[in-house]
Amino acid sequence: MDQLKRQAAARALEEVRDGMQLGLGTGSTAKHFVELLGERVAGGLKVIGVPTSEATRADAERCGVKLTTLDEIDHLDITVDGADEIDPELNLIKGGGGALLREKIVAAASDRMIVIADDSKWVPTLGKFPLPVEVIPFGLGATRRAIEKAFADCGVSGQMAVRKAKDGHVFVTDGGHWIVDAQLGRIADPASLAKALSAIPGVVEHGLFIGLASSAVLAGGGGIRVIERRKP
Ligand SMILES: O=C(CO)[C@H](O)[C@H](O)COP(=O)(O)O
Repeated sequence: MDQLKRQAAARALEEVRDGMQLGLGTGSTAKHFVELLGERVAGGLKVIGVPTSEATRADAERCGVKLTTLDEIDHLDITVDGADEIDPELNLIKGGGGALLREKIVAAASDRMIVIADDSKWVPTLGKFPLPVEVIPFGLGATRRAIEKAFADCGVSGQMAVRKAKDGHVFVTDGGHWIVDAQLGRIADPASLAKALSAIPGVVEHGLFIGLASSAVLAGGGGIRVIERRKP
């Protein structure tokens, strides 16, 4: 599986040109991309990156990739990031690694978002992977009730749980928020659900990435598939 992730990362690296400003994703697949990018930088490639998490910042620094922020530059050429699920419209569930807020800000500031994954992430319909919803701890009861109502309005339901870290304490995001993971099973209309969740005051962001990915690079036993998003 790790080999497939690295192959997808290597294919995405072929899109990178000298002088590009890059969004650097988070997770085990994105980490391969940062490592391979570091090798190219050591060989003379000149790029600058914006990391989507403190973990990726540390990886990029270790690999010698120069970093900047979205305050210092006005756009990114390409963001390369992983995903937890990818559907045929290239809508995504992201946030399994807890970095969905920065990942979405960075993807939205990019001309192109390339999603890299092993082909187990390709699904006909989003929802089997628990949907991460990043929330403000204050007023969580009210926020959870509003999320439940949004689910019901969009025809989905399922158990919700505040994410825990490995040490058993509540998982806290890089932005100081919590994550509620919702087991929805099948999300028939991800765009409507995304809209409904975004309208809830205590929701900082959610893991539905709608219309953000330009292409997906999927590595599987039979080779690599590159899927471009259909124009609306
Ligand atoms: O959204 C993410 C982190 O917030 C990751 O991209 C997603 O969880 C996939 O991770 P991996 O490449 O380790 O399978």
